[in-house]
This record gives sequence, C-alpha cells and structure tokens, in this order.
Amino acid sequence: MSLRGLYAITDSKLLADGKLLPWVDAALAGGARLLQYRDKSTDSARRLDEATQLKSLCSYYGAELIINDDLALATELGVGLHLGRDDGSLREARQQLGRDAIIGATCHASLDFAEQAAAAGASYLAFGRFFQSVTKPGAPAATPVLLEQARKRYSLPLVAIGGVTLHNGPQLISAGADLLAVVNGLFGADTTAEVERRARGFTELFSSL
Ligand SMILES: Cc1ncc(COP(=O)(O)OP(=O)(O)O)c(N)n1
Ligand SMILES: Cc1nc(C(=O)O)sc1CCOP(=O)(O)O
Ligand SMILES: [Mg+2]
Repeated sequence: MSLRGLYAITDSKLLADGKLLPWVDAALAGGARLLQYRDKSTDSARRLDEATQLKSLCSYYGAELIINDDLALATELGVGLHLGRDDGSLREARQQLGRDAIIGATCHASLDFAEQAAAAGASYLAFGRFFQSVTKPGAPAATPVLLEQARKRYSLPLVAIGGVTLHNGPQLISAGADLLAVVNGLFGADTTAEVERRARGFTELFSSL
C-alpha cells in the first residue's frame, strides 16, 4: 500500500472508558491509512485483546495496524511496528517481521538518525515534534526545514508528528510529509462524529495539496 495520508495514533488516557474502538472506528471511517496502537501499560493480556480488535477494524477499512514499541506483540499479530531510539534494534525487528512488514523509526530532528534508520531497513522515517504537544510535551523540537532536507535526501515515506492539527498540517505536507501522525488533534474530540470529521479533513489535505 502507499504510505500517504493520515496516521492515527491511539492514547490510552484520551481513549479510556470504552472509547478505544468507537473512536478508532471513526478515524478509520474518515480515511486514516495507518493506525498505531500506543499503550504504555504492562497489562499484556489487555494489550493483546485490544490490538487484536484493532487489527480486525483496520482490516475492514483496508488500513494498516502498527504496534508501538512492542516487537513481540507485532510478531504475534503479524502487523507493523514503530520503534523509537531506545526501543530495540530495527535491524533485528526487520529480520523477525520480514521484508514486507511496515517498520517505522523515530528520527526526532536528526538526519543522522534518519540515515541509520534507513540503512537498518526502516519503512518510514518519523520526524518531530513540530508543534507543542500535550501528548508528549518533552519531545525534542523539529522544524519544517528539516523535513524539506529529508525530502531531498530520501525517497522513503516521511512522517510528521507532534502537535499536528488540521490548521498546521498543510505546511508539513508542503515541506514534504507523506503522513501526518496525530493523537490529540484527532482523538481529542468529544464525539465520534467529530473524530470522523477531523479524519476526513486530514485525508482531504492530501488530495488538495
Ligand atoms: C509515527 C511516530 N513517530 C514517533 C513516535 C515516537 O516514538 P518514541 O520516540 O519511541 O516515543 P513513544 O511513542 O514510544 O513514547 C511514534 N510513537 N510514532
Ligand atoms: C508520541 C509522540 N512522539 C513525538 C515525537 O516528536 O517523536 S510527538 C508525540 C506525541 C504526538 O501526539 P500529539 O499529536 O497529541 O501531539
Ligand atoms: Mg517508543
């Protein structure tokens, strides 16, 4: 599949109290192409159960599920994986998951990190954070100029993350982002109708720019 469009990322605090599946369903109905299951808890039974249900939803909508941090869970479900700088070896994950798996890498604001990730077999390179993020306020800052530089250097899909909204998304796409990775700007909505409206809005940004 082509890696371009909205990349929805779940958040266990925002999507507590039974919101996970309906809120994700709305994001996928609105056109999200990738969904990352990001849950920092250690409740492995619940994580397996939730990720299994998310895999079914993604399959229904023709989207791809990516697991944050957890190679074992991604392997068990046969889905993609996102690794940060301290989340284990991308090269080993590639060997374990196979050549077709989507494996993404956090590159913060560093073209050197991007070079390492590309050499280790990353499927996409994620840069950020571009704006203030309520989800991860302490993430290192990046600028659209970095995206432009990465765009010139890599043909791999580029992901922009961190404080992304419908309002500021266009400048990141113009700078070269293929995917906008969003938590609060998508799932911080009060209703599923609003999540779907926002997801459609993000999706339309990619056809209009
Ligand atoms: C698409 C995408 N980009 C970056 C991250 C951040 O990954 P990481 O630095 O490992 O931080 P955590 O998400 O694990 O807190 C991401 N998850 N997804
Ligand atoms: C998980 C994460 N990683 C980031 C990075 O810069 O690497 S920013 C971030 C949080 C993204 O959430 P929101 O869309 O609510 O800002
Ligand atoms: Mg991580």
